[in-house]
Amino acid sequence: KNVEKLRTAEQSDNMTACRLVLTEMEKHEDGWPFLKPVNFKQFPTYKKYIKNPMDFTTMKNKLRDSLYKTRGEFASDTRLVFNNCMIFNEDESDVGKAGHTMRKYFEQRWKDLLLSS
Ligand SMILES: Cn1cc(C(=O)NCCN2CCCC2)ccc1=O
Repeated sequence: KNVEKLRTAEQSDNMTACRLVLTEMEKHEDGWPFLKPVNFKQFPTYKKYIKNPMDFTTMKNKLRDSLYKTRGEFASDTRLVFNNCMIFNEDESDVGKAGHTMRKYFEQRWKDLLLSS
């Protein structure tokens, strides 16, 4: 019983850290391309190239609905955001550059928060 409780406390700490890093990314000056799902009307070829779209709002809703069972699942969705970005955007485009900056920022904060997936 007690072990069960401990895991819950650790689990809650992990999710708090995930919420913290997500909030920081949403506030980051270069987070703008990732705040909402890519608009398929604005980018009609997006869903042809990107099989698993992901964005910060979707991640926030998944955190709210307890859909991340481990911190690794949260990290995987974050990396999906930036991997999708690298597939669809040139490195030197504004969105491409923002993706590289945000990926670097995330990986450093993930380490800072002593989180490793
Ligand atoms: C992740 N990603 C994002 C975009 C993009 O342009 N997002 C911003 C869209 N506008 C920002 C304010 C209103 C709408 C394009 C390609 C891509 O892969």
